[in-house]
Amino acid sequence: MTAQPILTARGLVKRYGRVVALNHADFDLYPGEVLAVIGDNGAGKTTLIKAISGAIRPDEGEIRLDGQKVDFRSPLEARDAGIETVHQTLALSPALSIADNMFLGRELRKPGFRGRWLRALDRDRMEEVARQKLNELGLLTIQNIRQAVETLSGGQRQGVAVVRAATFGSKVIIMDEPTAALGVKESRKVLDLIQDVKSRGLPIVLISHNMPHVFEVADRVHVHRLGQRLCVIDPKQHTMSDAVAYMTGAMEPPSEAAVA
Ligand SMILES: Nc1ncnc2c1ncn2[C@@H]1O[C@H](COP(=O)(O)OP(=O)(O)OP(=O)(O)O)[C@@H](O)[C@H]1O
Repeated sequence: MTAQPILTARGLVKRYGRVVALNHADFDLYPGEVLAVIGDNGAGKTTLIKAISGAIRPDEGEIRLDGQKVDFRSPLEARDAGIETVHQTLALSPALSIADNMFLGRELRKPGFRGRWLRALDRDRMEEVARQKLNELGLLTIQNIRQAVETLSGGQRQGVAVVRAATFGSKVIIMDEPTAALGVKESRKVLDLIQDVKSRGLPIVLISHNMPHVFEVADRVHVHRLGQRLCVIDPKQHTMSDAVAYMTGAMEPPSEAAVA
């Protein structure tokens, strides 16, 4: 890799009582790539992602975004810095419309007095932007932007969450198991969406247990084991069973994979 990484972590440690969830973990994400993070249950993937998205503060170690040291005290701070996370739980409000969900917490106000002082929402503009963004990412099978999110299918909901992340995430998008709850067709849509977001130049971190999905979309695969980054592999050079063997400890990774 010749480019500078956009997001790095070095020596992250996170303890929960006696459990060491992160044990001097490193991480590197390069511009424009899809980096998959894989690992056995309890390996520390979620904790790693929580640390870089501001959901927890590591006990030790440092995180850099664009070369600058960052210390996020909340997910909001990470969001403000351009890191958007699509959580497994999606964090959508089912009763609200697609447009409202897209702008949840970042609502657009009407210009002038009504927006500034009366906090009037600019619904027309929010709907227009929502429509445009869904369209850009090929998600306009959703016909009505005013439709409540609870009326959408699982894949469509995932789509709304991803489009929201892609709309506001200026630097990095993190997706935690985006296809875990989806059927084949819906998963296909989400995988296509990942490629679309990547083609717009945004790097993506994809946490997944689904090896075929990982091997389909990832440029590199970060293998996490026992709270650490064990190795990073090129999915074109390694098989899925290699990856599973590395992450479970059944096989040692080759030495050239040991570094990013
Ligand atoms: N809030 C917490 N309190 C106590 N222990 C925790 C907490 N969060 C994580 N852990 C522990 O830290 C370790 C790493 O958990 P983590 O959720 O990061 O793993 P993971 O790789 O994401 O696993 P999975 O694939 O099962 O989701 C586990 O042993 C887990 O039990």
